[in-house]
Amino acid sequence: MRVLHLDTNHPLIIEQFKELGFENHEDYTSTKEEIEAKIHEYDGLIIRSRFTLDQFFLEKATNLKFIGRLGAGLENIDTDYAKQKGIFLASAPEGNRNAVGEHTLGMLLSLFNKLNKADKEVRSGKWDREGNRGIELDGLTVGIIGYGNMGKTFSKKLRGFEVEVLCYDILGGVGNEDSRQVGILEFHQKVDVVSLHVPQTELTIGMVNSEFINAFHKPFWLLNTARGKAVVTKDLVAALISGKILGAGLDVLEYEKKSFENLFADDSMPPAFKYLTQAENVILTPHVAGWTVESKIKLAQTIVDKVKAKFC
Ligand SMILES: NC(=O)C1=CN([C@@H]2O[C@H](COP(=O)(O)OP(=O)(O)OC[C@H]3O[C@@H](n4cnc5c(N)ncnc54)[C@H](O)[C@@H]3O)[C@@H](O)[C@H]2O)C=CC1
Ligand SMILES: O=C(O)C(=O)COP(=O)(O)O
Repeated sequence: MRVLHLDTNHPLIIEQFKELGFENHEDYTSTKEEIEAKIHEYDGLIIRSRFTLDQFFLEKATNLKFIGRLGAGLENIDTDYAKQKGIFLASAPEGNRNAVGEHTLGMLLSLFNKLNKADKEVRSGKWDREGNRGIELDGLTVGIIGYGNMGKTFSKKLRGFEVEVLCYDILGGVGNEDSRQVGILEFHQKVDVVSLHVPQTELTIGMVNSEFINAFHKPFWLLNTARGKAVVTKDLVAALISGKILGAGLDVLEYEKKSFENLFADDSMPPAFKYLTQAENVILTPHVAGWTVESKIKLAQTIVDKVKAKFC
């Protein structure tokens, strides 16, 4: 097998592929067009999220037998077309679900205890105890939307807390010992904290808009470690201003990577986005929920194991 690695990764994947007799080729800099011109030479492809593997790209991958996606989200791959072409697709949610579960819990506890605000203040010489009085999770209802790998792992992390955990998933039949599945009406009625764990699809892009937000009976806290496009930033900000959303923990944003840096470089930052960067009841992280020292190893090992089980 000739394997092309398109995103940097833990070296174990290269070492273990070598032991399996695979030939590894690394290319972390070529443009998509340059990769398209040579993709027919490879049997396997290892990628994180550098490129979109659309139908046009996959048509050129005439010898491709597998794609290893070092992560969970598959919106950057035309999975239907890959399947149609008989390409084995290995993703690795097993590798970063624990990281996402812990990060989501971390964001929630940081928001409730104002850790980001208090930390900034103490460092600047301000000692304000009253302004940093926290609130407790005890007795609240946490609602999870999308109860797959990530949603389930987050609910498991809530085991030590006196909270009711509800889940809502379009699949249905997904509740377990950590969470009770409910219909959307009960979800809207009861939850105090909403955590998003849905994939990016046509149905979930823009899912958290004004209509969605206003359907909740109580003001609530929002956590998003799924995808930035699930939330309409300006509607979130309107709700933060009105108090319908009490605070937000966002690991993913509508604007990420290059466009994110550009927003700071010139004066064109949309007002809603600027608001998020300044609000004290908002915590922002740069898409690192699934990005730990341990997940880097586990993602790579998951892909090796899946490819090995299929082909060796
Ligand atoms: N911030 C980060 O670093 C990371 C983010 N993620 C994101 O988390 C997403 C979820 O990952 P997994 O849990 O592995 O996926 P999964 O496929 O195991 O679970 C997603 C669940 O969402 C449900 N769902 C889909 N559309 C829905 C809708 N409109 N309403 C309600 N439920 C819906 C599905 O039925 C499924 O049960 C990934 O697609 C990725 O976008 C994943 C890993 C790391
Ligand atoms: O595993 C995932 O879906 C992730 O979000 C991890 O980040 P990435 O998409 O690989 O940049």
